[in-house]
Amino acid sequence: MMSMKKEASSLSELGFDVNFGAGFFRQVPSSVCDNGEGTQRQRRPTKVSVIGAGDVGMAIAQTILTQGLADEIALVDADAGRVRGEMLDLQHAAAFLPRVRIVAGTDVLALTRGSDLAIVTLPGARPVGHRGVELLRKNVAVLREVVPAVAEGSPESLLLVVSNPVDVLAYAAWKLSGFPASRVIGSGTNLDSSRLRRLLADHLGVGAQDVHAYMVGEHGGSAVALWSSISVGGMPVLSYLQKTHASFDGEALEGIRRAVVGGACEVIGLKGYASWAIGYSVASLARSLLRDQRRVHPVSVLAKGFIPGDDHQVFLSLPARLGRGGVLGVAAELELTADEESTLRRSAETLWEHCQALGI
Ligand SMILES: NC(=O)c1ccc[n+]([C@@H]2O[C@H](COP(=O)([O-])OP(=O)(O)OC[C@H]3O[C@@H](n4cnc5c(N)ncnc54)[C@H](O)[C@@H]3O)[C@@H](O)[C@H]2O)c1
Repeated sequence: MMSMKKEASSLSELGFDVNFGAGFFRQVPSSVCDNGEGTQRQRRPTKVSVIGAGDVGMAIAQTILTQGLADEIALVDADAGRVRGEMLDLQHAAAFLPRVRIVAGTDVLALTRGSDLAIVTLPGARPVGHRGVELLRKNVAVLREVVPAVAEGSPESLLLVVSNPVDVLAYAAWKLSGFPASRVIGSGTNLDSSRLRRLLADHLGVGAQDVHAYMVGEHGGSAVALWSSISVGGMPVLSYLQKTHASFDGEALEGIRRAVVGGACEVIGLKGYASWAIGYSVASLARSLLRDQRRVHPVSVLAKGFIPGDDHQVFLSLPARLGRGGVLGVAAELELTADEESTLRRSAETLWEHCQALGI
């Protein structure tokens, strides 16, 4: 393999003393902030760590960076060369971006220490066929390498899991971190819901931000659309569509649902991976959490007992209120048809079996 020449990424690496830079401006006493010793009180910087700097991790990092949601971004990846390359590539755009400190490397504990939000974008594989549990255990083995280290260095952090299968891995991250469930979130169906909102928005000729629509349940093929609660401008959408389209029946709704849950596969089939939409989706979660927006997002949360008669402790997506403390509340009542309720119960049972098989 060709060895790569490592260039300096800062003037201190070129041998210039960092302290000399501090004298470039004369200090100005401040009536508000000066504590009498010449130093000024400062807002604590917001730190976001992205663990797994692949296609998804980098799309998330760059969206958070451009939206000015963090003062420091730590990129962690097992591939030291690649993650340094990603760091330099973003650092070189400094003149066009908000001021953000970007660090990168392989040491999870050292790099993520003091995070406000740690985002897990490690590779994962969905359980398929008889190798299902074996694949899940492999995914969890990767989490074991990073989650305890994040919890040690950032005991107050929020933990946001994006890796698939996201519901099982959010559960595993909750167990491995020892964090309260309110501080562990899976990205869940936040992106699926955006796909549904876009389809309806295009059809109704409105902006997708004005379509209130939620996909809930397990992220993937069995996610459920909450049809009866979809609205635009306070108007119910389902009854309008049924009135105006002769063929707007259950089959048509299932066709839309399938288009939504199959959306990611099509993107991956065409370009090899999915990145931009999940980047924006996770940045929207980061904004709600770090800026205490208390917005309602369908995300994977601890959903014990939300289906009547169902006491399984699993993570699956429900509309949840997100703020600086993490999950501040979960929708208490959903309007579900009997079919939707039984789909959710089946998902909860499968997820519970998978979580139990992990032995954590
Ligand atoms: N929840 C969603 O809606 C959604 C959407 C898209 C992708 N995803 C998931 O996001 C994850 C990442 O996808 P991707 O396309 O970026 O994958 P990728 O393979 O491009 O990136 C994964 C990165 O993780 C690094 N890595 C592997 N093991 C590591 C370890 N032990 N420590 C540190 N780094 C390690 C790899 O070097 C790689 O750079 C996958 O699990 C994927 O399924 C989820």
